[in-house]
Amino acid sequence: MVFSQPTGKNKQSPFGTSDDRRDPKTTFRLRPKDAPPPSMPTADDLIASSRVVSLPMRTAFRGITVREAMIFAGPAGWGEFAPFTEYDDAESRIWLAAGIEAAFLGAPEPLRDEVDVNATVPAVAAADVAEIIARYPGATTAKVKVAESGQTLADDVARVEAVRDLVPTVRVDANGNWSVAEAIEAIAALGDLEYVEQPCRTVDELAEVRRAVSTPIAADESIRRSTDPMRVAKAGAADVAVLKVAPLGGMRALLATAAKLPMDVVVSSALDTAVGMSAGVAAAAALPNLHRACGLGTGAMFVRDVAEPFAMVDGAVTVRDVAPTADLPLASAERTQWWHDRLRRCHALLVG
Ligand SMILES: O=C(O)CCC(=O)c1ccccc1C(=O)O
Ligand SMILES: [Mg+2]
Repeated sequence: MVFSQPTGKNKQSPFGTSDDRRDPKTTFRLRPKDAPPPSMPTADDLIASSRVVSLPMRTAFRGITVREAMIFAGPAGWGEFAPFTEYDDAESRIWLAAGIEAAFLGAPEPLRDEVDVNATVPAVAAADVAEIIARYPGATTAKVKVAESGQTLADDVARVEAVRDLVPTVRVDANGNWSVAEAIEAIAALGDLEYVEQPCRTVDELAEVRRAVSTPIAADESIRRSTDPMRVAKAGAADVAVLKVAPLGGMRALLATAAKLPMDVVVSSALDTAVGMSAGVAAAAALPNLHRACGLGTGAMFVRDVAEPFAMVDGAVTVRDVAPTADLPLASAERTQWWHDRLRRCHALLVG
């Protein structure tokens, strides 16, 4: 268990033992190095400093047109709690751990101050691709959503070709929507790709597709929504692992998972606000081995963000801490209450 309530004289930090504080991999940027680790905040503490925001999107993404998120402050900065609304409490509590890490512990020591980022292209018509790519100045890699329900392989081919005319390296993300046979057919039709992310739903299907094609396979949901991220490696199911801070339980958890996986990793956002993005960029910046563009440019999809967005310059974003602006686009009272209740339930599961 990662988090526990401090009890009696055996005060245990939710962030590990005092030994961890001497480990260079877990030094903090925002607290003095020899300060004691903070203890687990209560749900009331988190709610007291929190804001629930509702961010309109420029283009629907995964069916989302308005992204809701909760952000809260701690001694190390701001943290985000924004599991997708359909996620249950057991899964969402991991996301809460990540937000608490950001606000109460801060980021791990960076190894670089910039991170190369991909343009993210939703499942739009080919004619609308140029307008999307223009939001990502200097991008040399683009990730294109494919296999969206209600669309055809011809739509995907047209969209990918339109992107390839503008950006040299193209990867696609099917979000598990193809069967093995459909994936093999689509990969043949889509031409040269850096990789195909989550072509099918299960780890076994990914392994089967990987054996059948020469295009590299990336795993996202098979890691993000799995209790055993290592299964992908054991099954030989992927060449690349897509890792996200919130669903893995934080920046340090992401670094630990990356260290164990015998493959390239890409850090990606979960449609994070600038607060969550700050943690994603920090995690990417702290990875000893990073060879591919990360999916951390999605701030460009919001009409408004909670702070100055992580804007792409020359194909990269810069590591920095984030504090929200004063005039936040707040959610309704009813939605705010829904997020408070959700945070309380997830917090109870976390401190168990
Ligand atoms: O990786 C990117 O370019 C952007 C992030 C992204 O695609 C995403 C964002 C929210 C939820 C799921 C996904 C996904 O990778 O499937
Ligand atoms: Mg994905």
